Amino acid sequence: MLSVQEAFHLILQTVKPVTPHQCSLLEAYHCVLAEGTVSDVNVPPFDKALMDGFAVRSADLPTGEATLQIQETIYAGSVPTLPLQAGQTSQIMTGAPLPEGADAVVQIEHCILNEKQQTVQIETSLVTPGKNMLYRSSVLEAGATVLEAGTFLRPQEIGALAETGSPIVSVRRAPSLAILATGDELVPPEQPPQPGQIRNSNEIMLHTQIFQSQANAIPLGIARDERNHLREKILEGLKSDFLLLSGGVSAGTLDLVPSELQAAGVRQVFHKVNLKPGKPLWFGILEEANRTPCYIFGLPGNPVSSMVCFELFVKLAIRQFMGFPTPEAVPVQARLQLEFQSKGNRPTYHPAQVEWKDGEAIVSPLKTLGSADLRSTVNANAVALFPAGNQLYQAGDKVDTFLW
Ligand SMILES: Nc1nc2c(c(=O)[nH]1)N[C@H]1C(S)=C(S)[C@@H](COP(=O)(O)OP(=O)(O)OC[C@H]3O[C@@H](n4cnc5c(N)ncnc54)[C@H](O)[C@@H]3O)O[C@H]1N2
Ligand code: MOO
Repeated sequence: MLSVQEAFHLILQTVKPVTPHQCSLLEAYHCVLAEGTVSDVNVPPFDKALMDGFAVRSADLPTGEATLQIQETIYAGSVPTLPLQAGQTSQIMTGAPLPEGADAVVQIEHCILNEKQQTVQIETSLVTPGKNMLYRSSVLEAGATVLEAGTFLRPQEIGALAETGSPIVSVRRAPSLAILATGDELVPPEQPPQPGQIRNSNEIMLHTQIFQSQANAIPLGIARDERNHLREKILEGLKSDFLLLSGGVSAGTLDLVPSELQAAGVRQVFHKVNLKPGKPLWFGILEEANRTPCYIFGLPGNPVSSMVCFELFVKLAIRQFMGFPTPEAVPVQARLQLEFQSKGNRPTYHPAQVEWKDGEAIVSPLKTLGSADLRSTVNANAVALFPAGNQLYQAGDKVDTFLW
């Protein structure tokens, strides 16, 4: 059976980053930059006051005390008209350009103004060059790189692009993911289940996992275990960038998903991966002329399997689609809080609680009844990875964890 690493590799080989498009900064939020940007301005564009007060020549204030002659008042948005000579100062507002000759600002709280004589008496501590000001282009020079291709655009990056003259950018968008829950036993969460029935919890859980991934969810409801109904829903789902099916991918007689996907023209890339939970995972691609491909995941129906497979495999595919330079999840090494007995013949991703103590991650695997026990994941903020085999791990042993 395919290993998790081989499955990751096949997903990265199959999923192509989507073609970039140009858009406004608002539309670019939560997309990935496809081309790097450079600044068209110096930041700041001039020597800039960081305090309301008086622009001074620091050489005039060797002890921090002096009485200086006021030249003018400089507001943010205006330009100074008079340079400072020895013994001179200009009143200045935060954000305004410093006059020529000035190399520091004394904040207004340390100044006594004599309006009649147009002087100011300054009583402050030592004034060094650069105090309460930013030198021109000290943050960024015009022509310098602001953001590299592959940067995920959060509010701070959007602001930096606005500041540096990139109101239109080339980005890769997040995908749309259709969700199709399959199974005759399923009823919507708002409905009380009748004998033999259970609530469709996977759909809403996947929907919110998609939210967490900053992508777009298209829930398609429940498909019955009947070929025509399933086919109709699958064809609808194949219009999205991704189709996530939940259930019907293992070996049951009504596990119709793989054969119906193939009938719809989907090419299977792999079926079954050596991990627990999530072994029956199915992955394929639909490639048709004149459209971007659709990537299809058949997620195992058991809720914890569905959740884990989304975190491990679907997130990787989403990040590859969006053009993240490193789409792989990075494990956090954590020390076991207590000894732990791992069991089973598959590498296991076990619900766990990770805490930080003295800068170190400490992990406690949680009690669970397995892949149908969604309740056990409620106290988890991670999964801990234990290799296949029965092994007694000691408290303090290091294990890989993946934070949720
Ligand atoms: N003979 C074999 N049987 C099973 C195997 C196997 O290899 N050979 N694999 C087991 C493993 S591991 C898993 S995981 C499950 C996955 O099965 P399916 O993906 O086919 O899922 P279903 O059989 O449809 O459902 C499994 C389980 O999950 C519940 N379920 C389904 N959909 C939802 C939903 N939307 N919300 C909440 N719960 C859902 C369903 O009622 C079942 O209880 O197969 C094993 N069997
Ligand atoms: O692999 Mo299954 O997902 O153990 O229950």
